[in-house]
Amino acid sequence: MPIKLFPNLRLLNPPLSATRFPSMNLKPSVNSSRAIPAFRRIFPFKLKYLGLPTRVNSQQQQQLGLRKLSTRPFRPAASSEFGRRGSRAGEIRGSKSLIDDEAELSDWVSDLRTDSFHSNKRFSKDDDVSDFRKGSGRENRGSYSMKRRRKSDSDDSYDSSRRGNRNSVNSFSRNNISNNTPRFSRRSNSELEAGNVGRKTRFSNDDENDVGEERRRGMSGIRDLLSEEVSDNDDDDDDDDSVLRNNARSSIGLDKEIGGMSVAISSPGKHDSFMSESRFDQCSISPLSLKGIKDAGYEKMTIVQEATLPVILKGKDVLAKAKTGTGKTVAFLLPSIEVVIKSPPVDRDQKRPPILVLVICPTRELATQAATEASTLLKYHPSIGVQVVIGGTRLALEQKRMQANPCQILVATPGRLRDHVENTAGFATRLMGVKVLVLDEADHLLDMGFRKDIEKIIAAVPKQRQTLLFSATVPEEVRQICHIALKRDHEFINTVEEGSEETHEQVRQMHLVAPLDLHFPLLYVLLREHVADNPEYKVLVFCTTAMVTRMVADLLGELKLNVREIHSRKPQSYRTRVSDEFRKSKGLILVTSDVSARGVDYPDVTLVIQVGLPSDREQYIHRLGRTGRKGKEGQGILLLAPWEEFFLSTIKDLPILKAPVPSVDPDTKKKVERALSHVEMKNKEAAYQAWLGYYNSNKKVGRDKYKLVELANEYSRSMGLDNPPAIPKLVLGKMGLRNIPGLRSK
Ligand SMILES: Nc1ncnc2c1ncn2[C@@H]1O[C@H](COP(=O)(O)OP(=O)(O)OP(=O)(O)O)[C@@H](O)[C@H]1O
Repeated sequence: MPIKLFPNLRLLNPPLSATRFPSMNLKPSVNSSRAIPAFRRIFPFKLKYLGLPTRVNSQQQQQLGLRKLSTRPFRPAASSEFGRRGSRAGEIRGSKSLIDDEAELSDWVSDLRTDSFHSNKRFSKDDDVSDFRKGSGRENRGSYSMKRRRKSDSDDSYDSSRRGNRNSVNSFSRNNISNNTPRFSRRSNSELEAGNVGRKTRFSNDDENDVGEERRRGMSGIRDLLSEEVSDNDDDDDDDDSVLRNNARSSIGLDKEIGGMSVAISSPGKHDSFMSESRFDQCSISPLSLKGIKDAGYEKMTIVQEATLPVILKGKDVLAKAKTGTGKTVAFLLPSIEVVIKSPPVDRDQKRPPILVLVICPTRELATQAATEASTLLKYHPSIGVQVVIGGTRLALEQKRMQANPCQILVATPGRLRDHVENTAGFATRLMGVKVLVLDEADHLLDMGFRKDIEKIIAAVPKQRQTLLFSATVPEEVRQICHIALKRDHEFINTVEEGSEETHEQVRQMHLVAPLDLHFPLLYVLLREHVADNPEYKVLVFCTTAMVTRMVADLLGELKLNVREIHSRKPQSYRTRVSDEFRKSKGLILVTSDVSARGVDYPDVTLVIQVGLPSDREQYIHRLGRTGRKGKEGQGILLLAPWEEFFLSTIKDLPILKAPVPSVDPDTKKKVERALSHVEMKNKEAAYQAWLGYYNSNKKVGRDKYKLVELANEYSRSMGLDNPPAIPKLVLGKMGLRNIPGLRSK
């Protein structure tokens, strides 16, 4: 563990030892009645969240229903009470009705996504199960499970076909730079695919008030769109640019030309902050854009903006890597807007006005977020329109809207974009105007789950264009295939310092390895103590699949924690509402699948807990990146079972420390058991099936089917079930788990 790179980390978060905490039992225990607060064991020093009080006065405590805060070196873990449920608890429970049995089964079956499910019929990657249930015209294109198989936002999507295809990465011609590039850690379990990602929606009233009339219309358009769910080239060589470019070159060492491609290598220790000293007006950006930037509250450029803007403004293709939460969206939007400004104005009567900038994001939330950011930046450019097309909404409505308000900037999810290319009259012609193509979360979009769609989209836009690829993670596989989108002479701008981790220094990371039967009690104890210690807590709990997410949210709700849930099985309007609420809230726990893993810009997240195996190293980094944004502090805990410990080798270069397993007192354990008994049986059954499907698709865990079934049954017991739930024979067959002892079929 490269602790030496983090002198401050030692100071802030010294490794715990038995000497330091004499009463600490390093082994899991459920017997201690005088437990050291579990969270305090893991993070012995309290976090100072920028802008947030570390303590509240007694009046505030009373208002918040919290007992007096203290440093609490010793405190019975079961003693705290939580008065936060209130009326909101009802909302948690109410969400259950949005799921039906058919959806659960489909979720399970769709997890398998074997080739035998293939259909000649085309389905949008963005289709939501809810589309199917509402019975819009599009639903008749195929079977339920087929449809689900291709949805982009499917959390429970660890399919064998994708895993198989993953190996075909090598079939792309290799880029001659691959041996000379800065260090990239490889995924060890590359067979896994992150099914889903998510991103912020930024629709506060404040946002709306901020924008001009035209923008306001644009914003409400985006907002309206989200409620319309089905079921629910310029060569300017500006002096300033040159100076800036040189600044960026010298500050991050943009000085290597390898294989026709520039590689930015950072000089260690220079840029710990995400902000640079450069101002936006040092770039050749139009005065009206600068006004919009100012109104957005951005004064100086972030490091990634400083490094990429001058290069992009010169018309170069760029592959950019920058840590999470450091302003990549503005980095690609701003120069794209400049391209639109410099293009000939669109004739209002033009039948098929060209789309000049096309931004592709892997999820609906991300697309919406990027479109909203574009609207903000376009405040003083009323003639430039931005629109978003995403799954989960009616295609026909999008078609109408695009016709009524032709835009020059289009933000889209891949599947829905393909739908428009194939089904919207004149859309393909409009795409022939594209001058800038942006792939946000590029590594994910170029991954096997999206590759076919992306290749089709690339074929639909002109060859003569500028292409921008952005992500916080750029694994080696992506470096090898990025030429399918980028010109040979593109620049790779890596703002992650050489020798530094891809995660933020100010985010303290711990991993905790405990038997499965302790996971729920431990999760509860960790949350309870974090909540008690942080009046303005804001926690994300990542779970492996949508159905597991739902079950965990149910459990935490039963335990009277203030929770919300978000995952792909929820209708888009619900996802938007919950995402928006969490963005604005303090004192809330969001239990989530990977729909929230990437890009979602929730401010001031105090803690990220990942329960169970993340799909890969990148997903771990992106999930963790929901905290510690914009230079703020944060904490991350990865909770694994002993047989999941192998994952740690894939993140061993990250500053993640081993935490001792805290004690769970018998009362707390009983309380959790009682709460589990109140969780609906069908939700536990669905979680069991989804859990089995997720780990079955993991080569390391799922290879030994006998062992896998043992582990699944251990998981079933951890939910308080005496017998593992029966699984449909068809489903077992699809999973290759027929006749495995220990499984019950029906
Ligand atoms: N120049 C700037 N000054 C201050 N804040 C900024 C600036 N540019 C962007 N931001 C803010 O920084 C936050 C993070 O930006 P953004 O979501 O684009 O990060 P990101 O790098 O794309 O993160 P992720 O990798 O998680 O997608 C946003 O709230 C954004 O408004």
